[in-house]
Amino acid sequence: MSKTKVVMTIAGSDSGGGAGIQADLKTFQSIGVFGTTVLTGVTAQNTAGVQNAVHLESSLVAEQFKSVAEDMEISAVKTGMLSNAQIIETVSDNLASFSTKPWIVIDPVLAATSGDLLLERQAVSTLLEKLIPISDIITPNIPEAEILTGINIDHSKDLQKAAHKLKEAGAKSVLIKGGHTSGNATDHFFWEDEYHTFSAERVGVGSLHGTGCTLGSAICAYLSKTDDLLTSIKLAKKYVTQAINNSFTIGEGSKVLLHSSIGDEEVQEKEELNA
Ligand SMILES: Nc1ncnc2c1ncn2[C@@H]1O[C@H](COP(=O)(O)OP(=O)(O)OP(=O)(O)O)[C@@H](O)[C@H]1O
Ligand SMILES: Cc1ncc(COP(=O)(O)O)c(N)n1
Repeated sequence: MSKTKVVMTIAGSDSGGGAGIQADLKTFQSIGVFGTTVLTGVTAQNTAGVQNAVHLESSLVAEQFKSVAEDMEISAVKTGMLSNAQIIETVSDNLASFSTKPWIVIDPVLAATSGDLLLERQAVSTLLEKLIPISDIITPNIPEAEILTGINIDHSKDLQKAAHKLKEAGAKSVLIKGGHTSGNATDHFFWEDEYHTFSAERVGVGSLHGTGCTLGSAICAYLSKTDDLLTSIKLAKKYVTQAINNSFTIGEGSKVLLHSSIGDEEVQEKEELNA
């Protein structure tokens, strides 16, 4: 009996529903893939910030992984909040154990938009050693790229240097997101010897919550559908831009994104090619 493949997000819960595993599942649903979850932790969070966070035992993280992987065929995985070094090691061991390796998208979440830490600082080295080498794409924003590489990013040359350092750490490709700059929202993609930019007009809506989670999970969903990295980033950028354009206010803090499906002839073409 042939099974429909599923995608997986390994991330934390955001009780406010704007980011984390909630944003990932909304994105998966809108793009039309079946999302499964490995929860790493639970945050008491709203649009203004994180009021508390509890991280799960790594054994429970491993058990969730096992339950899904034993039963289902996973075509693409996205990671978000990973909390601490123990959870990173568990995730990395589990991802490395697949006989058919899924696409692996690493969103190296270090802190929430509000500034609250979501990964213990001493775990950054574990992320670099254990997870980045097995990733197909890592998607840092500029502050995350600076922390991961120790390079101050002021100019386009710095972007190049930071991407090079992440590739030296083992990342197959690097997408440095441009949400934290001025001017157009341009994301810089470094892959083998290629360099591409994905750009959209900056939407002047003030502080936003969940843009990074949404972009990463959209890349994951489109990889599952198309098996093509460049197409997936292009479509994910289109998805997140539309969701930002339709963002709205639900609380006192950052705006949240509106998730809705977009017509994708390009996906249909690729799906037919891959069938
Ligand atoms: N105001 C904006 N207008 C248009 N696109 C934006 C805007 N802000 C962010 N983006 C886009 O959203 C995506 C996520 O980028 P960003 O740099 O915000 O990630 P992030 O900091 O990880 O997000 P998060 O808010 O979840 O922490 C990128 O494609 C970026 O270019
Ligand atoms: C559980 C969880 N995961 C990820 C984020 C990052 O999202 P953002 O930077 O938009 O706050 C978050 N705030 N909470």
